[in-house]
Amino acid sequence: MTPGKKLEGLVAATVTPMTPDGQINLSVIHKYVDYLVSEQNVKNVFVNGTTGEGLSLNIQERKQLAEEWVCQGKEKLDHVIIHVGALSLPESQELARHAAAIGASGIAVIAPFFFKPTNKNELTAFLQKVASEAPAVPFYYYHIPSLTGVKIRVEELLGGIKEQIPTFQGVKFSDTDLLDLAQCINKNEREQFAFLYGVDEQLLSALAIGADGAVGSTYNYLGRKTNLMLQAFAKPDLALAQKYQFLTGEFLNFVSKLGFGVAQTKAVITFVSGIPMGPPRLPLVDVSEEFIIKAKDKLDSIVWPDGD
Ligand SMILES: CC(=O)N[C@H](C=O)[C@@H](O)[C@H](O)[C@H](O)CO
Ligand SMILES: CC(=O)C(=O)O
Repeated sequence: MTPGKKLEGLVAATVTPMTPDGQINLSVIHKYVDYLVSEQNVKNVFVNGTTGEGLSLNIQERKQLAEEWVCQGKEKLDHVIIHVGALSLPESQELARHAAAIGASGIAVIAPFFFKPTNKNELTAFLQKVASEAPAVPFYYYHIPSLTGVKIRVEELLGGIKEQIPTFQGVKFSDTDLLDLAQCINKNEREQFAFLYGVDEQLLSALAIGADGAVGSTYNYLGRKTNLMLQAFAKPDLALAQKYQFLTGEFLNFVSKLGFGVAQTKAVITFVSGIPMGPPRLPLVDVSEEFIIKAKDKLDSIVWPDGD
């Protein structure tokens, strides 16, 4: 891992591999790291988040997964970010201390979503109590209002945040409100905070407004293609960048009509990587064989600009 390096580019939101009987399967994480680096050209991971079913795991499982990712990623990955958000403040604090102790490169926290903070001060107070348990670890707020129901705008949250949370380093922004994202970037010089976008099908629009990179589930299997989009955007070759966004979007548009979530993501990574990611945990249910056939056919049918 590379301490101090700014988080940018692509970050894969990892799935949690499980055995057919629903136990976490640590044994394949070693292969998963090698696959991301060599096949997808992705060197950052976000562990135990939405895609990782972090909120469906117990504390012990979350710690074991964090340890395995940090250990396997030590020589191979740039950043291993551990999501430590929880409904219970002491549990979140315990996970933050644990992430610090094992040498994670960052921690992230979602807004508590049963009893919800109703304003910026309440949310900041919660985040501060978690962040201060890991005083040397970069802290990221994970904004995902579609799932948490906490709609406090990030632009508002960021005002004065560094004074309250000295380790504050950036935001994983999983919302379609690009006005909010733009105002965040406009007010908080990019050198100071990292803004990682989390709606993969719209990443190009977020890059145009100044996002530093992206955290998402699709970079597990479309990482190499999305990296080519980032390169085209940087060149700049906007037409080529658009072509990549159109094509990744074509796949996501197709599967979203079939019903697309974490279970489906696990199935797609399994057939693309050959690494068995297993079923999701209830309340999520495993995919049908029909989904796998259709998704695979769709992915195989796409003709990419790089000739693949
Ligand atoms: C709700 C959700 O899981 N969002 C992910 C990250 O934030 C995304 O990576 C999506 O999985 C992706 O954009 C596909 O819709
Ligand atoms: C997408 C993402 O960052 C997550 O699964 O948590």
